[in-house]
Amino acid sequence: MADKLKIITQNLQEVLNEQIIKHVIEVEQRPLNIYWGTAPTGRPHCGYFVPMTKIAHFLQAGCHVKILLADLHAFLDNMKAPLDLVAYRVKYYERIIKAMLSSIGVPIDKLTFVIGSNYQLSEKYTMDIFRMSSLVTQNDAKRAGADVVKQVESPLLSGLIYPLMQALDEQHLDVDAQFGGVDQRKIFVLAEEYLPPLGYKKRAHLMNPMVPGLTQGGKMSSSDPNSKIDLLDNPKTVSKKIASAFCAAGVVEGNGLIAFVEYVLLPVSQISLTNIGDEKVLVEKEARFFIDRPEKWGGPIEYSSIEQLKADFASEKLSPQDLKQGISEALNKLLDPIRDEFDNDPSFKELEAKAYPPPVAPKSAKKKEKVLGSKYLEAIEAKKKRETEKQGADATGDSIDDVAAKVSETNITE
Ligand SMILES: N[C@@H](Cc1ccc(O)cc1)C(=O)O
Repeated sequence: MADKLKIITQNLQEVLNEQIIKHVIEVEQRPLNIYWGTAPTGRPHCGYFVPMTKIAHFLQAGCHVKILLADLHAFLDNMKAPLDLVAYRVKYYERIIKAMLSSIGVPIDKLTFVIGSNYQLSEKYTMDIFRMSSLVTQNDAKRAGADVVKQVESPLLSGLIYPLMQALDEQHLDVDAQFGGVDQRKIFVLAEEYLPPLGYKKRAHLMNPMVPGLTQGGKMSSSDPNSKIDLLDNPKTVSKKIASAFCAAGVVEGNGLIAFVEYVLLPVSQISLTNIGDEKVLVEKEARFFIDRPEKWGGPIEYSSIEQLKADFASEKLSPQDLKQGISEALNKLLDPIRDEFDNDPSFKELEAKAYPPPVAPKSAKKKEKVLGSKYLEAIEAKKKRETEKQGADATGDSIDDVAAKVSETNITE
């Protein structure tokens, strides 16, 4: 039993109200009900493997797990997903999350996917938003969302409703605990404070650390394509991004690549599905991260713990190049089945195209300039320069409109 708690909290940065979990496991002796919510905004990237490994742990500990596809939240957060696209994004997220889970060996029949708007528009839920909005000050709602809702110059009211609804989700999804990144902490604390005065139970909160991105000091962000790896990036792009990732020899602190091994590759390598009687259950096997290192740098090496790897990296026994090599190979193995599924299923591709249509650049140059600003003009200049350099030899490059589309994309997405 203590085991279950250990598995549930393994690799987490922080747990609030652990006693609630203990009570369910030890006293009530029933499966813990837990949920993880995700707002279907930008394309899910490799950082999503971090919560996936935790979901594997929860299932391994016999929990009942719900995944909330928080469509209304995706809209409420500064329209990161416009209403006409959000339904497709929900479907895309569900597909790709399922593909990720299968790739790491987690059975999806033990999971429930819930779409936010399916219950968040009910009378009861709506009334709860109103009731809660009469308890929470503007200031507290604003602060609760500070690390989650995009911070803009003239904050919209929708960003204040967002944290209230996330708190209410715990009640309306009927769970004992909510799981999320430590960036959700302020919303979790808001939930703990305001559910009881509404007549609802306080929930436990489980938080995984924020795994740094591939660029120096950055976190994985949808707006910087080099900071993260898309789940559908091809093997070459994956290797290229990893090869150019920031990774100073001997420096373990803040190293996004080491964090990726710690929070994704090692835990994923431990997931194992076995038959006990008629039932398939998740068990843990020994962790393993293999680097096919060239003989001249010491030959192939295998790590079974992150401490071992960190020690070798700190003492420069393991070089950034070799680490990168090992990560590229392991990650590409994880992505292979996802890419395969995508490539071989036209409906998956169609869904992706509908969920993330290319942005349309405005027609007239004047409008382009107005909408896209100086970035557009700079891009045009750069494009012209490249063209003159190439002296028109290669006509397959981006057209001016492609450039405009790309620039407008960087402006539109987070
Ligand atoms: N806030 C979460 C999404 C979420 C939305 C609603 C919830 O109930 C839970 C989680 C995120 O940043 O992605």
